[in-house]
Amino acid sequence: MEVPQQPIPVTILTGFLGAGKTTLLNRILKADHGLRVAVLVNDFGSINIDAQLVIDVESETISLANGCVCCTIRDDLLQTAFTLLERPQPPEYLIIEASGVSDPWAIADTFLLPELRTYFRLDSVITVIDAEYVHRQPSYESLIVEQISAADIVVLNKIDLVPSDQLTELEAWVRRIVPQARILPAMYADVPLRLLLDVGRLQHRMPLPHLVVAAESDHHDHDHHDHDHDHGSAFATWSYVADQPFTLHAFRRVILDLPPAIFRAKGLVYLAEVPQRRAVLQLVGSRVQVTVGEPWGNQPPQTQMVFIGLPGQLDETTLRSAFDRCLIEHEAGTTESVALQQTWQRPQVSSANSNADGDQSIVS
Ligand SMILES: Nc1nc2c(ncn2[C@@H]2O[C@H](COP(=O)(O)OP(=O)(O)OP(=O)(O)O)[C@@H](O)[C@H]2O)c(=O)[nH]1
Repeated sequence: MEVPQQPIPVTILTGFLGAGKTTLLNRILKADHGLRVAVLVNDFGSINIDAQLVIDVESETISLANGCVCCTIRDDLLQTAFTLLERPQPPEYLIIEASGVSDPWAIADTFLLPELRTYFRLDSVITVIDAEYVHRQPSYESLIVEQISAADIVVLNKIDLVPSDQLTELEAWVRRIVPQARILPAMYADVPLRLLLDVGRLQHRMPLPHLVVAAESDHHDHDHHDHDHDHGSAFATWSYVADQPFTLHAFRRVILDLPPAIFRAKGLVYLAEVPQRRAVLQLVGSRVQVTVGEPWGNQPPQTQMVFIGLPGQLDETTLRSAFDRCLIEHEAGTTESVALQQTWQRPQVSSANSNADGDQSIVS
């Protein structure tokens, strides 16, 4: 393999579920940077919804689904990185959107391995924080703190949803975790691009000596942060796919009736009222948005949704039959018009704040 003249800069985008990573990624991709950017998007669930929500620009989006790039599919990440290098026109910049459950330290370490360090230069880790929910996820506090602690840049997002005194406290809390990081308060991840890309904040970071030794024998052996990596036991995910449409009314009822243990859902929805266009579902805590978007194009209309919640509390049979019951025949259609943007509030859902047993310790 030819060594690129300049190692390709890599930005790792991390942050808890629903914090605004895809929102930030889309902003970066839409911006006028003139770079050939490759994007690796990693969803934890079996369907990679994120890859479908990333805007379609010149950049290329590669999806790494059904596992987490920081552990179970870390070898896929290595492999994909090498594949990018073998292209006739390798990317000039690489952005990795990690799944909301991943440990950015482990991803950063992958790029510090001797095999990759010649070709890639880790530029920075950007951690996106949901200012509204960051302190309302006690079950995942240690994971969130870990994600923040890896940051060179913290995008303190969703500032429209919190009062200013709370924001000041939050900023001080983040500052205590990462004193050297640059903190950028933002709404819809709107931050100047020059503060995000090619900032070179990680150039000082060196691989930990034992990691180099571990890498020579086994790429999986990267647990230097003593992080219990069993995402499977920390989160439950469930996916739903259907080829028939829902009526908006019935869909709304099921969504608002979801168990409080589900704190994140996203996906594409086939609605009978707007059959030619894909609707996008976004659920974070109590906030739900359904936005009618692009036409389905060549893709046949299909609902594809992922639900994430506390382990042991997603009753798949009940969920499936609740959604199945509101499917209608394609031909039935409906002429009702709907607003292009729906905003709903779920009752009694404040956060992923506790599970039934009161066991808060998820990530050790
Ligand atoms: N009110 C408000 N909503 C926001 C803001 N930023 C993002 N959102 C919304 O938050 C939801 C989740 O945003 P995403 O960008 O998909 O979050 P993510 O971090 O990629 O989520 P995961 O894929 O679960 O890891 C979407 O409905 C966004 O429109 C913000 O600053 N204010």
